[in-house]
Amino acid sequence: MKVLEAKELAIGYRDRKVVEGVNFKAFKGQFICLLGPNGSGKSTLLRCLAGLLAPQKGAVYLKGQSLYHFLAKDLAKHMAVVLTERVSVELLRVFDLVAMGRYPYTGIWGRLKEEDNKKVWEALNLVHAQDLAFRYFGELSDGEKQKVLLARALAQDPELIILDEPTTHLDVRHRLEVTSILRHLSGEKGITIIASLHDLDLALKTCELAILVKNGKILAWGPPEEILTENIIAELYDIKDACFNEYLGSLELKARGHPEIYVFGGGGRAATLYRILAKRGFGILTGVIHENDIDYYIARAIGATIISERPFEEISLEAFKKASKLLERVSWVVDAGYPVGLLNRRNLELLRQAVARGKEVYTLRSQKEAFNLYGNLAQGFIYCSNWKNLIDYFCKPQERPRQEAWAEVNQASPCASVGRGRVIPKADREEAGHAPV
Ligand SMILES: Nc1ncnc2c1ncn2[C@@H]1O[C@H](COP(=O)(O)OP(=O)(O)OP(=O)(O)O)[C@@H](O)[C@H]1O
Repeated sequence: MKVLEAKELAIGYRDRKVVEGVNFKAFKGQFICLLGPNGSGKSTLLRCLAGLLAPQKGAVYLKGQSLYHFLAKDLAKHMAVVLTERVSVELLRVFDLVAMGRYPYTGIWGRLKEEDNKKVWEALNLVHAQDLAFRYFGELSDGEKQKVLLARALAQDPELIILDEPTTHLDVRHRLEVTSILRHLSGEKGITIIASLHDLDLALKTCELAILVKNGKILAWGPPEEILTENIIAELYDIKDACFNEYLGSLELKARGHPEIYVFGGGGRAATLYRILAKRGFGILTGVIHENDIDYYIARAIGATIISERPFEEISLEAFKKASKLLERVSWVVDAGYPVGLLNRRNLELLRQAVARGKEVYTLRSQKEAFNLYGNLAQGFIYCSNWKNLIDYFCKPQERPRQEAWAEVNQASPCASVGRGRVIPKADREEAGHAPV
């Protein structure tokens, strides 16, 4: 069932146009979000859809009737609006504030009947705010206030709720709580929700339809899974230093810094490391990873240079050669401790090449595992117990163990039973709070 429709809408203030060419339909129980940069016109559009701002052109229809034919009280029975403007009801108790949502149903004195009281409690229950009922609104946190304003909207018993940035200023818990309440209202209660959001991740996870507003126009609209692509997000927000990964729903900083580090990843072992290296300004080269691997998605999102292989295929000679060439560019190589199987065994050979070419190899594997995989070659590795350890050595080269120190350590090392391995000197490790290798 069609609840709201915007036809050829042009909106703005006085003779200034903010957005034009707006056409869309909202159906029963749909959760629609407006996304766009600051100042693109999301709030203006919401105000117009709520009947608070007359359009410069076109019209808005509520259940097939022009919005402007509704009396305010009748409109409030169909539609509730939660805007970001500060609500000056600080001295009101929560119950009384939510009860104000019943005004379309009460008489001129606003006296609440049994049914109204029931609806107010129901609304408070729906947003999990019963325990706030007798607190003053002004005393509440932003997250609690948002829930109470939502309860007031629900008390109107509307078919449609329009919200301006309902999750802004909320911490992670409240953001998730408010979002899951909204999803429940649309999914279970069949209430249509139209909200402006700044959170792409939430838009992907909660909305059925996204409308992207940019430069006075609708840049795109459709299911977020289809339209929120890397390119469209870069265009929408003019992003150059980060990438949106549509599969993971996350924005990642691009890893195009210096010096460059080659990371052997796979099986999700390198995902955290990629992000941390990118955050610290290193350039990342990585491979050979399979194109269905979580590491591949993260590496792509951060704009790393990747040598990849098709899913479930053995690393081809072609990919091997490309990776081998790429390895020439770096001085530092990291073995992220990826699982080795039949399909990616060629990575072992690549790492051998790196050692032969005199690259410094850092590994997150245990010495035992490294010796099992690489044999005597593992003598030349630098063992790091975790990624923090590793990053410390990249960011503070003066703390890196020197060649001579490694030789000394190897002779008197607690790892002497293994008999070899360029381990981080024990004294250094303890000083830096590192776990024993
Ligand atoms: N009352 C007003 N009178 C005149 N211009 C206004 C008014 N309110 C907003 N604008 C202008 O309209 C444009 C769109 O503003 P709007 O608040 O709709 O954007 P927005 O996408 O909601 O931004 P944000 O994400 O920052 O909240 C801006 O250029 C803004 O300066």
